[in-house]
Amino acid sequence: MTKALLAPPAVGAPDERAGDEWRDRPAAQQPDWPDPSALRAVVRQLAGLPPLVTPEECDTLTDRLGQVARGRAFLLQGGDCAETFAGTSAAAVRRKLETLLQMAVVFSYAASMPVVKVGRMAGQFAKPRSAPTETRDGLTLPVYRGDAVNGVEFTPEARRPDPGRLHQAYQASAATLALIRAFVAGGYADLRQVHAWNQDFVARSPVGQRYERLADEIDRALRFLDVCHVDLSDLRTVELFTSHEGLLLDYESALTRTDPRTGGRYAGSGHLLWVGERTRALDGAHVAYLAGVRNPVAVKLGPSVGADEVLGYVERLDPDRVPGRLTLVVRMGAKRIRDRLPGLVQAVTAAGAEVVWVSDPMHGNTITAPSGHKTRQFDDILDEVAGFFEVHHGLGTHPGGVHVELTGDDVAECLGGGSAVALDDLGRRYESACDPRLNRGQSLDLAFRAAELFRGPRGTARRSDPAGTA
Ligand SMILES: O=C[C@H](O)[C@H](O)COP(=O)(O)O
Ligand SMILES: C=C(OP(=O)(O)O)C(=O)O
Ligand SMILES: [Mn+2]
Repeated sequence: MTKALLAPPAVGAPDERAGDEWRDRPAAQQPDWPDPSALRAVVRQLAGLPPLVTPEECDTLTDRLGQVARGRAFLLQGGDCAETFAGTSAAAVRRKLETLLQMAVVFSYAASMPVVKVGRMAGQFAKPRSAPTETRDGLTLPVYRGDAVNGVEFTPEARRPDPGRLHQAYQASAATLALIRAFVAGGYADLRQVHAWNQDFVARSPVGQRYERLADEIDRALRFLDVCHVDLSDLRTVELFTSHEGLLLDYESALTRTDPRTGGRYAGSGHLLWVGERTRALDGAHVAYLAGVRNPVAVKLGPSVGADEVLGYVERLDPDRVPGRLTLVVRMGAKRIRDRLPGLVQAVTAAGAEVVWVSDPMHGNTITAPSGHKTRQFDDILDEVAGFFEVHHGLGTHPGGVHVELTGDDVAECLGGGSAVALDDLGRRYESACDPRLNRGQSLDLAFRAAELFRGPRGTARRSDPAGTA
């Protein structure tokens, strides 16, 4: 993990005056807190606590993403749709990390590029929803908005928004981040170890034969380095950054701090924050909040977005054209990606912005199973990634990465994949508090299949270099 992340977070001074422009704008998807004075008390408490990440770490991530924007690195962003307080166990965090690291090795080898690893972790506790309420058997209650707001159980008590949960979200984020820092710094992420896990996956997978070639190539590369006595000790630690949707603006602004080095303001709740499909109004509060912090930021782009609107995000969030400051996360759906994406990429390229383009192949491909479970077909997910790569390869731009909802556990939430999760399996292990995640096997299936697609039929990585400097 990150040498950067190893530094203990500096305690920046809370700054309650600056950066409040968002307060004058409409903020979508905010909870209806029943007791505003309780909310104010929690916000005051949070404002006095240390930030979870440092400005230096956030700047490091911007640099890394700058490499992605310039076609020299690949971004892997993944984790739960909704983290839960109960899921903050050492074992669950470790399995998620293992999965991300295993995927990263595959992408890194296939793309011949460093992989920037960003977890949807240590802060992904709030959810935007399609409807404000949910009705079951004639009873209507507020919808679940993430553990930072209310409980997932369908009772009036659990569903009542409780600002005390914001403090719990801070604590759960701090605990998760401490686990991440410990795991990645402790030699646990040794490249040879991660590769051994991948070999184990290939050996056990019903479709493992398909992945043997790539796994064998990685094996040979590692053996070669070994016989050449290349010192692999530098590969015992990795960098891993955190990210979440910057949804609850009272929480985010309570943890925003001024960097004593530069006077710049940084979100202290995670390294990268994004605005979602439901909160990306250009003149809304969420975009205004992101515009006021120096962290790397991202915007989710759904099928209704137009090129002018995307240029609006570029102007508003990356006026200084800093490579890596802005990531555009495309989630169009497999059926639409090939039609919708080219015009957006061309417009942004023409505007001279060096953004990171990332495919979220999950959110445009959600369907409802006959059992009522939200689910996604593995083949649709892979097809959206394939379309994303095709569009970029066709335009000579860099398909910068993938953003996926996943878990390290053997859940049955998405359909298909190598071990073929079927509709009947959804009742067996559906544990997500919100959207369906790829399980560990499906995540690795996606990594191997997408990596093959990335490097194309000739088996060699296609490197685009929009900056023309490689
Ligand atoms: O990622 C989350 C979901 O897509 C989002 O919360 C909307 O879910 P919903 O349609 O079930 O409300
Ligand atoms: C809600 C999410 O995505 P989107 O805003 O793209 O729908 C999410 O990432 O969980
Ligand atoms: Mn989701």
